Amino acid sequence: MNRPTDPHLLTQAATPAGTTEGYMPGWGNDFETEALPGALPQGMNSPQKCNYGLYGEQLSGTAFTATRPERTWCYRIRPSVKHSHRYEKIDLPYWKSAPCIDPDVISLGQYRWDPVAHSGAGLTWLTGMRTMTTAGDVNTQVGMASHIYLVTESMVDDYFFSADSELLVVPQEGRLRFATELGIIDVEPKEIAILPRGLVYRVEVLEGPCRGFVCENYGQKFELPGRGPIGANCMANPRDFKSPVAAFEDREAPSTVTVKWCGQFHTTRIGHSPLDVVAWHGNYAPVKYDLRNYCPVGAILFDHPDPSIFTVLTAPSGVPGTANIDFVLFRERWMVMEDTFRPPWYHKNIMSELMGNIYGQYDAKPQGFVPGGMSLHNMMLPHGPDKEAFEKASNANLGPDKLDHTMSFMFETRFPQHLTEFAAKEAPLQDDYIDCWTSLEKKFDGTPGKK
Ligand SMILES: O=C(O)Cc1cc(O)ccc1O
Ligand SMILES: [Fe+2]
Repeated sequence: MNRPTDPHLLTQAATPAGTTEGYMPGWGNDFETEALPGALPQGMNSPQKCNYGLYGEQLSGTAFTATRPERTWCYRIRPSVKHSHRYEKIDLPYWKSAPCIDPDVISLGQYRWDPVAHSGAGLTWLTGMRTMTTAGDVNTQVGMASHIYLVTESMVDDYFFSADSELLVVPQEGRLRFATELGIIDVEPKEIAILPRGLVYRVEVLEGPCRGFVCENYGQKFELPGRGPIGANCMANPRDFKSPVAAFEDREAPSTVTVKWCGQFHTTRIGHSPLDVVAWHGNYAPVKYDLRNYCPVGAILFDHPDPSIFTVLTAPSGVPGTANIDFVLFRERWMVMEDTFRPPWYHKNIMSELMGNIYGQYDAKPQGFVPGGMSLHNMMLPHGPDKEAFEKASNANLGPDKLDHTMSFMFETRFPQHLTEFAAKEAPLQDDYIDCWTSLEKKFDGTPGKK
């Protein structure tokens, strides 16, 4: 039962019978978990005195008055407010927030990047975060940022939380551990994790170097999409999401807590580990999900549907059906459509599309869009299959065909995305990306018939 191998860590609650070690299944469930017997008050939240001398503390992820409040009650060794120093501003120059519009950087275009290489420098979750695009405004809690992380070193006695955002983490290389106030989440490629706004954690390297993508959501939380006529089954099933059981450490050590707040970073010092929540209950918790559990639904006779059928999670924007962010997964699946151009069609989209490749080959771009790489097709800018994909798909003999060994994703937002200076000038931008369409020749010759 004791998954943590780190010697100074963590007393962990027993996993409920029949579930995956260390995790509890369900999306948005009202969980309860305790690492010591009787640590969780029963029948009430704020007893006059808590067992074990714990402090009760609520973490609210929605307004108190939200229609369905999301909040968690924590029973901890010390309240979070006990930090001994004022916050001091620090600089993390590569982690940007919207609005971040550099007049020298042009975002109007189709862009593609090779994987950002590891530099050899020791980088943590904080120093290794590289913002690629920002959209919206962190101060008004709309929009998002996309990042690449390059992490080679564990945080030691350093902790972090983002007051600005929840983070959707999409690993591409290496294995990470998020040791959080509410328990431990380990992730590797083909899995994702969500770290809620306000949750304190430390990020450790289990197997490095680690690279991946992050969608920083400034707005309303990610939720499971409405399934409409698809009905109750397929896509992402709620039980495949896993939240950790309670785990705590009772450790005195000079430590820091860094906060991301309105785009700025501030640090305070504390004398103990803040991962001291012995028991908790509630529906506001970190979660992981194995993307291999995503059950894609698609066209089974003809035509290519909108990619929204592959939505794993959506973060609403307030305008129904128009997401602040959709997280969309293009994974292994069968293609069976008859007399159909099967790859994505050529299109322009009011939403802006940031894509990343986790592994394998993406059907619209057989070359150049490689694992660890990213592309951006910004608001209303045309894009679609490259010449090679077009020719292949237009001339293929159409039998049932498995798109195998492939996993790419899209962070699609209703807001235009602005490149950071890093994305435009330091990251390995492919200068010749738009050439992948130049050789699409005119086939029209004024005579009818398919050509
Ligand atoms: O542009 C892309 O490759 C993403 C995408 C995929 C798809 O199947 C349909 C539309 C779309 O934007
Ligand atoms: Fe697209």
